[in-house]
Amino acid sequence: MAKLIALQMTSTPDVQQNLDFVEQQLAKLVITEATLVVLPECFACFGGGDKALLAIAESFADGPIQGRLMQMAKKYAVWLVAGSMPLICDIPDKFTASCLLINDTGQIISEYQKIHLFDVQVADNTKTYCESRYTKAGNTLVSADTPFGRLGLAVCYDVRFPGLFQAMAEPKALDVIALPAAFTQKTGEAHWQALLKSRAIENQCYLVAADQTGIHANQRQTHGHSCIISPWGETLAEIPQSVGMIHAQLEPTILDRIRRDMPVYAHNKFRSYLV
Ligand SMILES: O=C(O)CNC(=O)[C@H](CS)NC(=O)CCC(=O)C(=O)O
Repeated sequence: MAKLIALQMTSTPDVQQNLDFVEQQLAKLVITEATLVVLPECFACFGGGDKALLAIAESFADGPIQGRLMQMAKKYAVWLVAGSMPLICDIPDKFTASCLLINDTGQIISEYQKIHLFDVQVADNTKTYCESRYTKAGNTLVSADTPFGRLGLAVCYDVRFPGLFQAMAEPKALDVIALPAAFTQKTGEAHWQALLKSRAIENQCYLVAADQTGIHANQRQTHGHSCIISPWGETLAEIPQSVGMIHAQLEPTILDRIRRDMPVYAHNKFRSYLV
């Protein structure tokens, strides 16, 4: 047995304050089994604009934010999916939106760099989102074998591209998808739940979506509604607009039963090696 947790927060541009909030939440946990905690996109700094993100960008596995995350993972004995945070890359004025997987002894196991960047017009007060102006897109799929089974990493806008998850599921199906997000209120109310449920149902896996919520320093409004979806598409836990944690149990027997009864992975005629 293992536990899945999503932490919903309203991050500010103040890194210290955000990390203290994460720690305050982790300190509440009573750990009795392998526990995965997913943090939202930009958990460490949000709403201060791209200059603020560039200013706190760190080299991989080096720097105060990653240091604190590694320390917290070890202290509270949890696996962390550290949303996304800016890491320094080879383009001077850009960073990668990196999602780190840290194990319960505080080691960084994997880094996924957000592949699909949000260059989109939205009918909200921000209107034009152009993430690629300051972010370098990744180009590599990342999944890892963990106590939660095969865990796939994706960030926010990535959830709209089902091919990403199908590609990650080769040669072995995913058991859990972790999806840190900072979904806009506008697009979230229209699509969030349907997208999450679709990815969980078609991949027959758990999905843990940790979102930002509320109104941020730049007046941008995020959707909240972090949730944990079962491989059958049920919402096991959800938190509407407040901040805090939600929990659900990962049950391997349910995964096995759903895949045995409806073997879509084996039935799929569009698996990459078949085409
Ligand atoms: O750039 C930052 O400050 C932090 N990054 C984000 O907030 C990113 C890019 S703007 N947000 C999304 O991808 C929202 C996707 C979304 O809302 C959808 O797919 O509908």
